[in-house]
Amino acid sequence: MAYSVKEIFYTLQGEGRNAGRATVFCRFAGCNLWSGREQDRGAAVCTFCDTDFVGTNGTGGGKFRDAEALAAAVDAEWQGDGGRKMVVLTGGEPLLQVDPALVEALHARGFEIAVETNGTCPPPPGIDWLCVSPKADAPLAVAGGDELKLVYPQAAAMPERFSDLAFDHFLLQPMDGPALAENTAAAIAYCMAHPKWRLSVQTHKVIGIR
Ligand SMILES: C[S@@+](CC[C@H](N)C(=O)[O-])C[C@H]1O[C@@H](n2cnc3c(N)ncnc32)[C@H](O)[C@@H]1O
Ligand SMILES: Nc1nc2[nH]cc(C(=O)O)c2c(=O)[nH]1
Ligand code: SF4
Ligand SMILES: [Mg+2]
Repeated sequence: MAYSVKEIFYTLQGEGRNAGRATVFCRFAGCNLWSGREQDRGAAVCTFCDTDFVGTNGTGGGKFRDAEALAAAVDAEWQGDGGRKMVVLTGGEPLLQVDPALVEALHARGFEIAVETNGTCPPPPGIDWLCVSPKADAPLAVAGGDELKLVYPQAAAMPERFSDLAFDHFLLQPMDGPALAENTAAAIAYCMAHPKWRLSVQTHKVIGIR
């Protein structure tokens, strides 16, 4: 199958339990919870998105005719010497496009595969690190994974709703936007009162990398 990709770039994972790790990011175009157009944001299911995932015009973006072509483009961005190669498949919503052929092609090139998903679509088998970030008004189709990273606060998606699901790590990520400072203070207070949850700061924004 063909894949629509907004951008591919090499950076450090900024969020979650793998923060600080060198990673190629592959950002797929399109999402099922928002069109990506500002005029549609208010009426969208997911209203707080911090990402431009529209089109295929970012650095390294494009339409890739098959899994091998996309895996080769991801591999071309890797700049590390030694250590395990890592790719984060994100978006937009990557699980609208990620399929077994792509998982196979990335594994064949030695990549450990992480996915950042809103949890509305089941993942294909073989994902090495599944990060699910539920959205208040969207059905959750994934009941387990490596990390559950909840953007906080969301009135209809407070942490208690998710704390018994089958994840290894539970993280609260303060919602970026005009109330970031208050949201960070509230997330800190929640994690201190409920130690099952840890804070996920978006470190790439703090240190000024992509
Ligand atoms: C842009 S999303 C793409 C992947 C997928 N669609 C999802 O929502 O998980 C990547 C991560 O950024 C988080 N995120 C999006 N907007 C955010 C914001 N304003 N503040 C904090 N985290 C945000 C998402 O919850 C998700 O964990
Ligand atoms: N450095 C960096 N880390 C990230 N972790 C998750 C991101 C995402 O947009 O999915 C992201 C991102 O956009 N940049
Ligand atoms: S589900 Fe993810 S990509 Fe889609 S609008 Fe929400 S945060 Fe953005
Ligand atoms: Mg991001």
